[in-house]
Amino acid sequence: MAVSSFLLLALAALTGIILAFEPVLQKVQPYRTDGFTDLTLAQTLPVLKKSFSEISELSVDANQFVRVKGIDADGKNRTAFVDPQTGDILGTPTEQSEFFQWVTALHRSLFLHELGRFFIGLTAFLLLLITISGTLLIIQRQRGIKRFFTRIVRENVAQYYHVVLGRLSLIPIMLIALSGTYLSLARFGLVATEKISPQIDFDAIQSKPERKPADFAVFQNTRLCEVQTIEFPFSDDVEDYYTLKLTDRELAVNQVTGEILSENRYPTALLLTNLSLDLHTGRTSAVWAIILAVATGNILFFIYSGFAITWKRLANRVKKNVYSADESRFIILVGSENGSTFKYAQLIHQQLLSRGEKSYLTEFNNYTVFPKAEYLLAMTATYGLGDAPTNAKKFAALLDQYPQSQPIRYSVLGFGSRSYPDFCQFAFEVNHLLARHAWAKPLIDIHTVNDKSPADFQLWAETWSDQTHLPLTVSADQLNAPASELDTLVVTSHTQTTQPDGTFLIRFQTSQRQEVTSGDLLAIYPANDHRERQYSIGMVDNELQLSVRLHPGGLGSGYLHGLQPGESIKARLVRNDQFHFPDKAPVVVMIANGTGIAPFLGMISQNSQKVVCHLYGGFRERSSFERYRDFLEKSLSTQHLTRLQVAYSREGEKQYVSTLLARDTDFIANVLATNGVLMICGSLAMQKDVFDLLETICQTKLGKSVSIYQSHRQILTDCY
Ligand SMILES: Cc1cc2nc3c(=O)[nH]c(=O)nc-3n(C[C@H](O)[C@H](O)[C@H](O)COP(=O)(O)O)c2cc1C
Repeated sequence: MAVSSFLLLALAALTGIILAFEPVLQKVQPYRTDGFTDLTLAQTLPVLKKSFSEISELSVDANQFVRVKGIDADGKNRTAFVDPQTGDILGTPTEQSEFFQWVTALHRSLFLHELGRFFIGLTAFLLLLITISGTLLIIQRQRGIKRFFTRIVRENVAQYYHVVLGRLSLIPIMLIALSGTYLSLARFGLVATEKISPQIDFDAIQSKPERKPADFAVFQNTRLCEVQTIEFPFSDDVEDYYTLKLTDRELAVNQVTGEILSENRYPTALLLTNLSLDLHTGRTSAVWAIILAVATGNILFFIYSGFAITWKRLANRVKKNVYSADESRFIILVGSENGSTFKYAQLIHQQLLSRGEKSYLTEFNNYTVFPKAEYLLAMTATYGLGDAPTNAKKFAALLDQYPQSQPIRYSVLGFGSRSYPDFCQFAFEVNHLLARHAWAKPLIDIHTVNDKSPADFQLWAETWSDQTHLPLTVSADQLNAPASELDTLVVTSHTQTTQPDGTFLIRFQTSQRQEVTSGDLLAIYPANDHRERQYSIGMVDNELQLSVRLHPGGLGSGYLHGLQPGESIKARLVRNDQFHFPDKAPVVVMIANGTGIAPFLGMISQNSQKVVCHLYGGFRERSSFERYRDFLEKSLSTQHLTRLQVAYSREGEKQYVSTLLARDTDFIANVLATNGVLMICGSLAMQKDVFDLLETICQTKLGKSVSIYQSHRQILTDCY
């Protein structure tokens, strides 16, 4: 609609702004008299005799100027503005200025007569539809009519002001469009505006009792401000009468007796036409005319901002794929409303292609069977109440419809904004939907990108690339992000391990200026090349502590294991806001397996507020837990930790951490119901088990999906 009507709309808006100044300019002319609204015809008509020997017509215009046509005291025909209180002549009306005539003709008919009027009428109607659909979109965006005027999240200038100004000028624009449409309908005779002509019984006309006009009851009861025109009797014959065209009806009045000979109310359609003219032109009020001018100016802005938004939306859409869906090894699915997510997806897609990989990029709604796929990258924004963007709405159904026949390793990356309550909820939903299918194997934990943060995106790209061994260079330049520098860290202690599959703790000294907290990540470059390895950080005694399992031949773990106290390394501190200890939470439940305990050791150590903290830890054997026992028991005694539950998977009852949680389902449900927070760190396999259990708990005990708690930051994960 906007595309098809924008040229005419722009023209109508531009001319409309100019025309709005006409009533304003007219109103400053000195022809309006004080007390006008109280004057009756009985008061006004007699005094007019002073300046006019004969009057044929009196009219009151939209400015409330009284205009009289007749023969003046000098016997000349003239039309003049008069003072209705004194009868004095105030001035002579002038023609509408040529400029305004020209602009009016352009505004009404584009100088194309009826054809032009038709197009202008159509444009007004399209504007009406655009306004209605715009209103519905604002209601949807604001999540309900009640929140119509609540704060708007600022995405970008065009989008923000499109909504802000849209809300403010909604009513005037709606009235402009509605009245413009109505006036066109009236003009083309599509609404019945015909007046009924007076029916007068001339045989019954009385010439007695004779009264003076000032004594006519109808003149005494009619105020001048109700009058549009009065046609005076042509001669003194009793058959000639006054015709009073008032704002809502027409009267014929006996010129001798003052009796009402006929009275016809105007059809509603005609009243609406007059109202539409008042509203559309602002002719009755200078203030309204200025409001119309401002609102019409906003229409011009909406044309610009609407195009800016649409252009951005379309610019990043799917370009033609080089490889087909059938032959590609990498499948990138994009869920996007305004196009920005495509930019990020394209960045990855192009790199894969340039490395000679077969990559296929498409929208979620085009999900189908991908026979050669090994990796699935699902990148999606969230809209509305945590809903899917339009091009991903069919995904849930398609996922069931097209099961894949080979295992595919997937990674979900959510784009969203923490300014919305349901942060990245659709991405969490996608992650759960995928996890239900046996063919779908998680490659890395779900990641989120807040407000298109390059750092968040880089973090995901590095983690993904780490697991696939496919170097991705998501450089600062590509994302307009400042390049990050490497920090120097000095090893302070090292617990070592003798077993090849054992864990060890290593600590580093950080400098004062390095802002780091538990849950952040340390990226190291063991071979001094592009290969990066990331570890979860726990801050213990103001030192940065990592918990590492020594993998035989492991690049990162081998390198860290070989370090000695006093040695320094180059590394990068990566902020991981999504996995920080919550600022405000009545209870925090920490769930970890293996080295996933690392950030929790730091959080417990930093818990000087003594927030209620429960730790559920899963380890292979008792010996793997020994490393942490002293610290955790001490933390229990100082109330930095409230309760500790440990499961061993290869000893005793052979339990997993999910087994411990399954015993405490009421407790977990209660934590979530009372705004507590669950934090999960460790292997993706453990995360999957825990989420299966949490989904059941959330559905059966709380009646909600687990993704809602994830999006509300009540379930935080950092798994690998
Ligand atoms: C009207 C509107 C509603 C949004 N609702 C949410 C939301 O509920 N949760 C969220 O995390 N982000 C929300 N966002 C933020 C977008 O998901 C985020 O800006 C995303 O990066 C946009 O990607 P796109 O340009 O590809 O559509 C919303 C944005 C807009 C404009």
